[in-house]
Amino acid sequence: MINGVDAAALTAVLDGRWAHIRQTVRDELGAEFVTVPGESGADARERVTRLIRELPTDVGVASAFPVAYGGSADPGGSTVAAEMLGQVDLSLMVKAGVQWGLFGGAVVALGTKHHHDRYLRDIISADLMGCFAMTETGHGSDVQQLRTTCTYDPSSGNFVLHTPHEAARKDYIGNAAKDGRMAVVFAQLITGGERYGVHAWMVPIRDEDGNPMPGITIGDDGPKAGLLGVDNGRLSFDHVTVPRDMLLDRYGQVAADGTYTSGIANDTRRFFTMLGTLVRGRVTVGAAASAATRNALTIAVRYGDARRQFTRPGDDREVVLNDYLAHQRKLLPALARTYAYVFAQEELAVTMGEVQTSTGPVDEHRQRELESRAAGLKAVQTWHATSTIQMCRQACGGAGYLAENRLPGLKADTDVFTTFEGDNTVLLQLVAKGLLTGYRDAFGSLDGWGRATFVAEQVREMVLERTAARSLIQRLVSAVPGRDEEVAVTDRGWHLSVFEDREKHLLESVIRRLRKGAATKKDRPFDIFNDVQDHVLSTATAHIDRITLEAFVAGIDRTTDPAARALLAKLCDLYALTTIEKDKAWFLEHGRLTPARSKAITAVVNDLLRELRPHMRTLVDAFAIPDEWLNAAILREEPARQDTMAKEDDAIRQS
Ligand SMILES: Cc1cc2nc3c(=O)[nH]c(=O)nc-3n(C[C@H](O)[C@H](O)[C@H](O)COP(=O)(O)OP(=O)(O)OC[C@H]3O[C@@H](n4cnc5c(N)ncnc54)[C@H](O)[C@@H]3O)c2cc1C
Repeated sequence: MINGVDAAALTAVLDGRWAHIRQTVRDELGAEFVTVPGESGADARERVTRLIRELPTDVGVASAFPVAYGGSADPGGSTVAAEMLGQVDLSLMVKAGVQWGLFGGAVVALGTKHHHDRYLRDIISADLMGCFAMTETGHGSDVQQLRTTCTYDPSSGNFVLHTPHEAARKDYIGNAAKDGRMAVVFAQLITGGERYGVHAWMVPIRDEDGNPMPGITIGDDGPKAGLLGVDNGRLSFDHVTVPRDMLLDRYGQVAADGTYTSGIANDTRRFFTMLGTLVRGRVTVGAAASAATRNALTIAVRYGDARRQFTRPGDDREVVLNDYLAHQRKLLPALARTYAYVFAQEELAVTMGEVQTSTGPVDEHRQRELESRAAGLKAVQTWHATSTIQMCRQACGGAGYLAENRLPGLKADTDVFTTFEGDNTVLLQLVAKGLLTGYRDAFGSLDGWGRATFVAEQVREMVLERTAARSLIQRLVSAVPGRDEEVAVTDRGWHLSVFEDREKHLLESVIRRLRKGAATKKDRPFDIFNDVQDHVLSTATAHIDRITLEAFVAGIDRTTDPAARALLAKLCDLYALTTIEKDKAWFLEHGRLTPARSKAITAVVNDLLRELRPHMRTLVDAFAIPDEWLNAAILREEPARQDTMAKEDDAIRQS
């Protein structure tokens, strides 16, 4: 039995390294910044455009910019600030993400000093609103195949930007429909009759009066499922003149005579290096999805503590929803996973900060590991948001369906998080490719799956790449005694070794299948990979589950308050065991669990739910979301309603 857990002690652990930013956002963003349920699209756009300029600078959303231009060069902190904004209003968070993360981030990462000098201050102040125009109607996931062209003409010294057909128009672009005056436009660079792959240009799209610039057609994507405050639109270019110095030329330069130069000779490698520098958007989207999940869970848990249905025989009062095992089964495993992601996300933000502020030579291994984790954690956190917010909606019954109770809005706004900043399925393939290639060398090239000559030991090495708490984890794993049946199902070392073993086994068997495919389909690398795609996705998920568990274990290790530590340990048990339970079929099929042990896990999960029941409220209070941000009518009204009914029942009984 765990007693005396102080929510504030948990908050301190959850807030982590950037506690000061989280607290500043809580202190400074009041009700005027919070989502207005049920507002019209036009009102939402007007409100969000106004608020983006009123955001206090010290809340840190734009803090990733270089110090010389008024930023604080804190990439990790800026993702945390954006995550916090996601708890206030998701449209505001996405609009900020487009302006400072995508548009501003691209200028910083892909541009050079003269672009920075000319534009960064106005971007930070939001005097210059801009777009990140990469996606086209015809190409979203496979952006290397973009069809927009930007062709250099040495006689004029300008580029000519052109949309060759409708499938090449830029689509879904944030800030395009109403506010953007400039766009970072991605297109195929052509000079001297040669193509050099996708590059980016700064392109003015509206004049001072808000009218489209000559040759540019701007459209509105129209009503969307959610994110009503964001003006997503379309851009087409009809032979638009773009001065040579508007090419964001950090990775590829075009001289006045049209000569192309780049420090990275291979077009594909150059493009993926450019994309790699833009990883912050993905890190932010995963974080904001989890922030919205925490809002939904807080609403559902608090409602479940107040709402009563059905009486126990012999009792006068009805039972609160959270006392039902079925309700605990809905809420507590989701809560445990949400906690796990807080720790994994913090590790990711720390790594990103270190990689992006490092002044030494580029550490390619760390950069790839960062991209892989960002992709994987974005995918699992956004899927978790979609399923958990829907579950919370149902856990609040009919009340969960009313806009005034916020859950429909959270659901609609986070839905697209599974798609933008990289479709989740495509992202998980990226994670698996990172694991499989063992950094490419073993395979020859990313496309050359058929030529795989893999040595089994490499798998182990890759599975065990560094994490924050590697030595602690190794110690726990090596302390697991003998046969599984002799180890308690709550043994942390056992959890860690089971997660690690599943990942390793999946990876080895994918490799075996790839090699088998290579033997029969020698010249069809696409088919070789496509035939194991399901297996590849399971491997990526197992990898992310494992690093998430390890981050949770490291988080507990950092917790000094004994009661908070004990509660987190129980929650971590629940995360580990419900993850195993969800994939029971795999563990049983592969002889990793006996039927008896599998049943024992279900029984222990139910025991854990009972143990954690008294702490549900503390666990959500620890998220420290101000009531005015939650802004859910049921949280104000339901406790009062229950009081009234209880008094009425008492009066009837006494009369
Ligand atoms: C609200 C909103 C805002 C956006 N904002 C911007 C913005 O500001 N700037 C910008 O440039 N873009 C933006 N986008 C675009 C977004 O990034 C793309 O929608 C996204 O990358 C997916 O591309 P797509 O829509 O073409 O889907 P597709 O790539 O066509 O995917 C459709 C389906 O096919 C599946 N699929 C695709 N490839 C594979 C594969 N190899 N294997 C298996 N399955 C596959 C996917 O999993 C998905 O289920 C925005 C989109 C939306 C909806």
